[in-house]
Amino acid sequence: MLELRIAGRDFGQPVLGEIFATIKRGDRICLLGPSGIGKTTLLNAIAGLDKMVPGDAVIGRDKLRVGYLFQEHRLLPWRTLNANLRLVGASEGEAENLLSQVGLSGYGQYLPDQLSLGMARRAALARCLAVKPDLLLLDEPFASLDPVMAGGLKTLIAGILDSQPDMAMICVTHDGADAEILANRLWYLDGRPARLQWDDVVGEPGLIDGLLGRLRGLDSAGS
Ligand SMILES: Nc1ncnc2c1ncn2[C@@H]1O[C@H](COP(=O)(O)OP(=O)(O)OP(=O)(O)O)[C@@H](O)[C@H]1O
Repeated sequence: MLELRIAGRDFGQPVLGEIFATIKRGDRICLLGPSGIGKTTLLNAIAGLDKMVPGDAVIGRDKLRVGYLFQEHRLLPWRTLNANLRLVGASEGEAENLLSQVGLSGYGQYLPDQLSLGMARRAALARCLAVKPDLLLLDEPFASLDPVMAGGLKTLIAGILDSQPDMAMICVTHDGADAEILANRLWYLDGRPARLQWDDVVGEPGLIDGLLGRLRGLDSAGS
């Protein structure tokens, strides 16, 4: 469905090196890597938000609908949640259903700033789903949430993925354990410039433990 042939990206100094990968329908990828290595830069390139990465570096994107959950909610603060969803094409009924799907039934008339961080992130997720995405990009969706909120959002996202088996997902996270719940594939980005050091399928018994063990080894080597 999508083929990455990214030649690289630098901001005065090299950040991303060559990134080659194929993303298929139903792929649920957790993207891990050290802080500041280029994970958001890679998501932006895949989403087509980085004009310095040529369009032909991401083959197939023009045929896909992409939903992108940024680190900040990026909802329009002067519009209600319903209006934010309507702006991306949801009907009145769809907006209500989407809010209910993310646990925000009855909050349609609220403004984004009247919500907690966790609620605003759920509202932003509803906006991603409103575009009926073929590819869902999640940039650290659980960051800054308390463990209960984070756990609830993880269960919610896992349920959405289960109900939409054809949708692909790439989720940036710092917590390898998220992959156990969400992923069937792991990417590990590292190096200067950064490349995909691993692109492993999750699913065989014990494989995820092995990958997480390797991660822990890398963490302690770096500390
Ligand atoms: N617009 C920009 N201008 C200059 N440098 C940038 C820009 N965007 C990113 N960078 C640099 O590129 C590098 C990678 O940033 P990026 O945000 O992609 O990392 P990350 O892996 O997502 O980090 P984190 O895990 O901390 O969120 C960093 O050194 C950052 O300073």
